Amino acid sequence: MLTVYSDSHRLQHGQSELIDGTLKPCFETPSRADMVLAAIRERELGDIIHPRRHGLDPILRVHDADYARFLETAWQRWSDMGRDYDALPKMWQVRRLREAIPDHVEGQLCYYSMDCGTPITAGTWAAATAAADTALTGADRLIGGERAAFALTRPPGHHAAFDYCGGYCFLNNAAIAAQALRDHGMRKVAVLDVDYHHGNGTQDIFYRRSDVLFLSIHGDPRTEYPFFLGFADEKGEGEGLGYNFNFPLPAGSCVSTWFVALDCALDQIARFGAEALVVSLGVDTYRGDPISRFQLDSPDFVTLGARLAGLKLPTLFCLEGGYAVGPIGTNVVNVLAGFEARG
Ligand SMILES: NCCCCCC(=O)NO
Ligand SMILES: [Zn+2]
Repeated sequence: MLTVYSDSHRLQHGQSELIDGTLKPCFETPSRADMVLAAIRERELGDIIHPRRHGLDPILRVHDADYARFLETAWQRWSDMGRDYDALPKMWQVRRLREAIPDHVEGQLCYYSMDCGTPITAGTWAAATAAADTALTGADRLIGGERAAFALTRPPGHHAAFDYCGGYCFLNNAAIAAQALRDHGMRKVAVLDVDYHHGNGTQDIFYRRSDVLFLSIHGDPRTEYPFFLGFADEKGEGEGLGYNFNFPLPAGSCVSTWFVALDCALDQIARFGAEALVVSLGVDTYRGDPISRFQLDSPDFVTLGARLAGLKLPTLFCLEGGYAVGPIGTNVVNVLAGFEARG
């Protein structure tokens, strides 16, 4: 399987995030991508190519232009204030506060974000656009007839919505790729999110559409991040009603429960008649993940890959979460190898 990879991911290296009430070193580190790349090479999964630049247009097919401009300019405006440390918001526009877009960068940080764990740094824009190009280059290969590709995307993307960042995500790589597949003639595209956390950003982007089916298996938002989206009764709106499926599972759910949910999701994708599949591949479902609470073990990721291959669809994998850095390479490549072995 082809891998698309850019060393520009290294430009996103936040120092700290506010999690569980304290500032901690970021879990979303460059070493995650290093470990995955090493495993790709060690297991001889296939060729590794650099992404082609695609510019802003494909990004603006799913993201708000003002939000993109904020991401592009935030660091310069923040550092012009004499601040040489990561940019993080200090409050959010919650119920009954004005939904006004502030002029100042500090206020825009609050308006265009959903949490305090997604630091904007000097290299954030470059890293995020390189990740989008990585996903788009993978999509190009599917459009060109390849059966599958792996976009080693960092920073991840599935929490990034039309006009806000969060969960370590700035641009929604999987959504950008799904839209590109649609723009290049694939009539129906499914996005399956198997990360531990609900893909609120991807849901937000496609919620009112029937040409892109979104499905997510994740920790129950009643107790798990992102808390405020990912419930089973969210089925889409308007044209999109019936084209959104959430499978929230209680924290601590066993592996067999997880695979029952997967089979339900795969069945919906087959019923939809998808012509291509984009997988938001988070491996924080791993039993040893430091911030998540499912039980998958490394061999289960081989099974996951094989189940996905059973759909017989052109498939693009986009890396999302996974913070057990030691085994992340094994777990990611197990999915990809399991997919390939199924044929
Ligand atoms: N800082 C709070 C937890 C962010 C979750 C990030 C993630 O793995 N999303 O898939
Ligand atoms: Zn996650």
